[in-house]
Amino acid sequence: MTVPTITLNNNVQIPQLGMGVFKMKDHEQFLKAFQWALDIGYRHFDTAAIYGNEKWLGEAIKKSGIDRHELFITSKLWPAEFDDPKQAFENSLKRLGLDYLDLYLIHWPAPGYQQAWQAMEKLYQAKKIRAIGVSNFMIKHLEQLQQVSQVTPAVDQIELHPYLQRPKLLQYLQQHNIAVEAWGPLGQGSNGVFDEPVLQDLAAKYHKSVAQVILRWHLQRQAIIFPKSVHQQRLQQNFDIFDFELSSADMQAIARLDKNQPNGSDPNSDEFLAQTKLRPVIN
Ligand SMILES: NC(=O)C1=CN([C@@H]2O[C@H](COP(=O)(O)OP(=O)(O)OC[C@H]3O[C@@H](n4cnc5c(N)ncnc54)[C@H](OP(=O)(O)O)[C@@H]3O)[C@@H](O)[C@H]2O)C=CC1
Ligand SMILES: O=C1CO[C@H](CO)[C@@H](O)[C@@H]1O
Repeated sequence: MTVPTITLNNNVQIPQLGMGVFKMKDHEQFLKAFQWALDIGYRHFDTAAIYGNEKWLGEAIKKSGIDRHELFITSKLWPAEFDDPKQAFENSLKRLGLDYLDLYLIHWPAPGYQQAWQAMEKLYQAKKIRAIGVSNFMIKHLEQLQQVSQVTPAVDQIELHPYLQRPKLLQYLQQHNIAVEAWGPLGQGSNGVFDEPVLQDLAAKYHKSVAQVILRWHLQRQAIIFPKSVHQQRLQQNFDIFDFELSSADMQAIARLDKNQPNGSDPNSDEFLAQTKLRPVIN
C-alpha cells in the first residue's frame, strides 16, 4: 500500500506517515527495524543530528538497496550548531551517505534561530534540500521568523497527541500554509494516553488498537506523523490505519480529551537552554 502524501507549500509531496528514530540506540535493532519498516511500506524517516543515529540510517538505506528517490528523509539542525548551519548540514549528509535531504528543520527556537534560518534558506536555494522547516516553534517564533525570512517554513514539527492538541497553533499554521508534523504522536508511549477510557472504547468500536485510533485521529487532522517503534508488529499496526475512518462525533470526543499537557521540555527553562548548547554526540 502506498501512503497518501501531503503537498507542502513549495509543492513537494511528503508521505503523511513515516517512522521516527528517536531513542533507537541499538545498532542491530536499528537495522532490523528499518528493514521491517521498508518491507511494510514506510518510505519516510525522521531523524536529527542530536539522535546520534544518522550514520545508522545511512547504513540501513545503503544496505537495503532502495532507490534514494523513493525515500523521504528528514533531519534537523541542533541549536549548538546554529553558528555554522552549512557545516552541520554537510556533516548530516555525510553521516547519512546522501547528497540531498528532503526536509531539514531548525530543531528548537533557541537563541540565534533567525540567522540559522537564513543560512538554511541559502542551502534550500542552492537545491541541496527539497524543503526547509522548523520544529517546536510557537506563534511568536513564527512571527519573529517571518520578519527576517524569504522562505515560509514548509512544516512546523510540534508535540501533539490527544492530551496536547494546540488548536490555536494549528489554526495559525493552516492560515499560513505551514504543514503540521506531530512528534510524540502516541504521547511517547509514556503519558498514559493508552489507558484513556474514551480511546479504549473507540478502539473496541472500530476493532483497532488505541494506538491506531490515535494515529488515525492525527491523519484526519491533516497532521504528518512518524511514530517510532522497534517492534515489527507495532510497525505493522501503526501502518494499518488507512482502512477505517473516525466519525466526526468520535473526532469531537477525542477533541474533548485535550489537557494542554506536554511531555517535552519547556524551551524557556535554564535546563533546556543548557542542553541546546551541547553539541550532538555522533556515532
Ligand atoms: N522535533 C522534536 O523535538 C521531536 C521529534 N521527535 C520525532 O518524532 C518521532 C515520534 O515521537 P517519539 O518520541 O518517538 O514518540 P511516539 O509517540 O512515536 O511513541 C514512541 C513510543 O511508543 C511505543 N509504541 C509505538 N507504537 C506502539 C503501538 N502500536 N502500541 C504501543 N506502543 C507503541 C514505542 O515503543 P517500542 O519502540 O518499544 O515499540 C515507543 O516507546 C521521534 O521518533 C522523532 O523522530 C520526537 C521527539 C521530539
Ligand atoms: O527531538 C528531540 C528528542 O531529542 C532531544 C533531546 O535529546 C529533544 O530535545 C528533541 O526535541
